[in-house]
Amino acid sequence: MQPVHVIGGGLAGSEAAWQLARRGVPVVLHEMRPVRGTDAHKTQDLAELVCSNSFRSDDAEQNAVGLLHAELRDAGSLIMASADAHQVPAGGALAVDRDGFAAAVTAALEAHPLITIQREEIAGLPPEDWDSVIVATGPLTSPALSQAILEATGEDALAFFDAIAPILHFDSVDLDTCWFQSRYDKPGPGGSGKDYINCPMDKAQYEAFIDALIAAPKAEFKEWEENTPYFDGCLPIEVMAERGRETLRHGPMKPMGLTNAHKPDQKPYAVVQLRQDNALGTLYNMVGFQTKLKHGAQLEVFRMIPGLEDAVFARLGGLHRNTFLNSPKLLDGTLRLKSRPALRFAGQVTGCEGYVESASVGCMAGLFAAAERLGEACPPPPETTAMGALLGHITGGHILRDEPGPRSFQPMNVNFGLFPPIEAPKTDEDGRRLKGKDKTRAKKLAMTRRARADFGRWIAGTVPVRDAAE
Ligand SMILES: Cc1cc2nc3c(=O)[nH]c(=O)nc-3n(C[C@H](O)[C@H](O)[C@H](O)COP(=O)(O)OP(=O)(O)OC[C@H]3O[C@@H](n4cnc5c(N)ncnc54)[C@H](O)[C@@H]3O)c2cc1C
Repeated sequence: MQPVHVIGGGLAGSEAAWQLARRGVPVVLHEMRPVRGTDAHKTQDLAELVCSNSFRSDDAEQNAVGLLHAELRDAGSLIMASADAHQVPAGGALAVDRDGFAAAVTAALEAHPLITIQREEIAGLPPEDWDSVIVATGPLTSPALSQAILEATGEDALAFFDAIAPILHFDSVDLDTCWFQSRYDKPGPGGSGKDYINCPMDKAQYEAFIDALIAAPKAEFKEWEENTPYFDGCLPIEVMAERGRETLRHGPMKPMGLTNAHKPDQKPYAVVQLRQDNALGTLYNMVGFQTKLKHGAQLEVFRMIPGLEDAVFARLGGLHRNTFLNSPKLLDGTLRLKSRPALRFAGQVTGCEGYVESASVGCMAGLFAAAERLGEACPPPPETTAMGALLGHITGGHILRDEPGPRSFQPMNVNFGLFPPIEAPKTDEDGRRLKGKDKTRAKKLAMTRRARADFGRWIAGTVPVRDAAE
């Protein structure tokens, strides 16, 4: 059997190689370290954790990343097994001894008879005779390979920096304060004239907001990120505010063409607009609000915006070095490059964010490639599961927009906003009406129970494990 080539032995590539090999498919894993390093990795171990040692919450009932842990465990994940084996105390989170964790992943892959590890940089597109390749080279993909991907896919296909505006859950926006309206009621192509949620500010609220923005602590660029460009037309909002107190009111917060539906005779002094981010309509992004404020400060400052006092954020803003594809446009439903299906992508380079998410996309890529090599079917996981929701975000759920400024598709951690909504139970087991936090907990539980059942059925139908050692 011809091998599947996996390029990059990080979180995604290691998991993909494992899933292939345990199904009897030979793998050549190409990892450039230690021959060539990255700006963040420090060792030559596979699956090195470049920063925090936390896999975040391990709560599979109330937390979307905890649910992803559970699905990975169901899928026999090497990354999760190694994390569980090298866990260190961290409350409700799963944190690991990073050296023990990476050493365990490396040892398992080195020991597998079907996996060959080649320490080399793949410095261009893979040769045509590699008929099945998984590219899992991460946010710091080597420049030679990035350049080759860029040339093969086109200008807007690969970004080298993210420019992230916060995204929040629709059901946490106060619609008694905010209203739906497009500027000048323009329907535009495919719109209704009521496509944005508008959050109004009077002069005093605007002045206080600008003061808070300017005073708030900003995250520092890492040394090797210092050349991060500020794109034309999409400066971080705090930089705009520092350039002049009125700049935002003439930029992303301009009030023109908008009438407060709740108070039609009061002209807002400034308006923050929210725009639908995913096809499900569960997530909205803050238009033009790219920011490098520290995360805690973002919560404080953005909750000053009328209507967002109780906002729940699915993603906070940021600006980092980050190589990632315009995946919703370029990849098909099983992560293959539409223009060259022999190339499949996995991990953070596809536009997910985080260790666990990267490993999950690697897991799915491995399963899809194994099924293809063995001539068997492997449909994507249902969108009700955490893996399916994440895959949906990458390959289609996000609403792509072609506009000046940063690309609309930006990296995202897994979160409940990516899942199809579910009817929350109205009462508890004793028939008492559920309210507030109890209602939210009951809704999350219903969502995660649905996911666990659907994932169990899906994984049972994927290509069976053929590894005699297991
Ligand atoms: C500085 C930094 C800090 C981060 N901190 C966190 C954090 O604290 N928590 C979190 O959850 N996520 C964090 N992330 C985000 C992300 O989850 C991790 O980067 C994660 O490791 C991504 O997994 P991956 O497999 O896609 O890429 P990686 O784990 O980076 O693996 C990619 C591998 O490909 C190799 N490679 C690259 N180019 C080539 C090539 N041409 N040929 C051969 N091999 C190649 C690299 O050496 C690397 O081993 C951070 C990212 C960065 C850049």
